[in-house]
Order: sequence, then C-alpha cells, then structure tokens
Amino acid sequence: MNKSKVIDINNITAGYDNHKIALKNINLSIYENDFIGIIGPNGGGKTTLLKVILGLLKPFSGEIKYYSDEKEHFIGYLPQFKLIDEKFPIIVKDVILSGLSSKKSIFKAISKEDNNKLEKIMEEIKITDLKNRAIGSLSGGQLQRVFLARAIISNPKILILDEPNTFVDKKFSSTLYDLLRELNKNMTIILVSHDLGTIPQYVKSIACVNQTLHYHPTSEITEDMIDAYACPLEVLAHGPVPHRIILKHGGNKDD
Ligand SMILES: Nc1ncnc2c1ncn2[C@@H]1O[C@H](COP(=O)(O)OP(=O)(O)OP(=O)(O)O)[C@@H](O)[C@H]1O
Repeated sequence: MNKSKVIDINNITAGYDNHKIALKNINLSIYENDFIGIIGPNGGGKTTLLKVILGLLKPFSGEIKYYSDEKEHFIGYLPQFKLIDEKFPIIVKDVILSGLSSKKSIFKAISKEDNNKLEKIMEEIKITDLKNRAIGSLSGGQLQRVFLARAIISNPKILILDEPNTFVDKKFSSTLYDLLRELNKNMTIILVSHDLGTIPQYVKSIACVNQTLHYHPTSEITEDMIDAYACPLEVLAHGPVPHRIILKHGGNKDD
C-alpha cells in the first residue's frame, strides 16, 4: 500500500540567534497515518524540531515541504505545558473554539455547527464540566486537556504533541493514549515524550533526536538508542517495562 507523504524534511540545520546549532542535517519523511514518537535527551533538539515543522523557526539551511491543499487547519499543536497566570481572563470554551479559526473573534456569536463540535470534543476529553471555568483556575492536567481539545477541534491532518504527559494523572494518561490511537486512524501524530515505558505501545515508529536524527521504523526501543542518544535511562527503570521493548541492537535477528 502506498502511503502519501504529508511532510518532507530535507537536510535541515537549525538553531538560534547566537548561531548555536540545535539540529544538524536532519532528514525525515512523514506519511499519512504515521504515529511517530520523538525521543532524546534534554536539550537534544526535540522542541526545536517541532518549531521547524510548525514554521515557527526558520532553519539555517535545508528545506521542508508540506503536502496539503489546506493550509489553515493542516497542523494541530499541543505545546509543552506552561502554567498560565491565574488572572488570565478567558474561559475554557473560548480557548477551545479559538482552535477553529485564527481569524474569528472570540466575541463573535458561534455557529450551531461550531457549538456541536465544541460539545462533542469536550465530551470526548471529559471536560464538559469545565466549559465556563476561567482557564487560570484550572489544574495542570485540566489545562492540558483543554489545550488538547483546542488542538484537535479543527480536525487537522497532523497533530503534534510536545510532552503531553507532564501533568496528566495516570487515569487520563491511558485515556489520552486511547484517544490518540483513535485519532490516528484519520490523523498523522507526532509525539514528543520522555515516557519511554509507555510510548512504544502506542507509536508506530521512533525518531531519536540528539542534534542529529535517527529514524527507526519500528516502535521498539533498543539499548542502542539509549546508549547512542543518551535517552533518559532512568525512565526505563521506573515501573513495569514491557519486556519486548528492551532489545539489543540487531536483537531481532541474532538473539
Ligand atoms: N530560544 C532559544 N534561544 C537559544 N537557544 C535555545 C532556545 N531554545 C532552545 N535552545 C537551545 O537549543 C537546544 C535544543 O533545545 P530544545 O528545547 O529543542 O531541546 P529539547 O530536546 O526539546 O529539550 P527538553 O527535553 O529539555 O524539552 C538546547 O541546547 C537549548 O538550550
């Protein structure tokens, strides 16, 4: 079966003002219905890669191609979590609705169709009871759900999540992954995570990012990836780790 490409990253080198290079000669092709887990050490360049994909950071060199007719709702993005000032005067439903159009004023009356989308998404993510709460009054996990709802309400072709597990509780964590699996039927998902114990069960492939990018077309995390890319080893030691994800390099064939 031939899958269509949605994004092609060719030989990208990127970094910041001081000419500090965060990513060097990165190549990655992303296809429809991919579910890519991005792992790597702190400061390895994961968020920088997302910024390049989102068009928020112009690379020093290289090229990124997008394959889509529709620009506006091509990518939904759940950013890395930041606490919000508790006086921030916006309520939950307006935050979620702002994911439908960047141009629409939050004071404009919402259409019936948009309202239906809002109700449906809040039910799916189990935040209906938060609908009229000021976002500054929410807990970290609640806020993260609200931003997830905002990222997917427009039904984007690609969903990008940066560390979505930081604040959610264990119970919502499995709901979140089940939801992502469901969304993945119609959406490409790119997920940055340190949660090495969990992501192999959900993602279809893994990209290790530590200034360079190494793509692994399976969801197994091998010792090799951990050694070469200094991925956070301690996470593997926490809790029950499915045996199948710990393989030696070439373990599939030789062991
Ligand atoms: N705005 C910035 N200005 C200058 N340097 C930056 C900026 N943002 C990130 N960096 C640097 O770029 C490198 C890559 O950072 P990045 O945030 O992409 O890493 P990361 O893999 O997402 O890390 P973490 O897992 O800690 O979130 C780091 O050395 C970081 O200090």
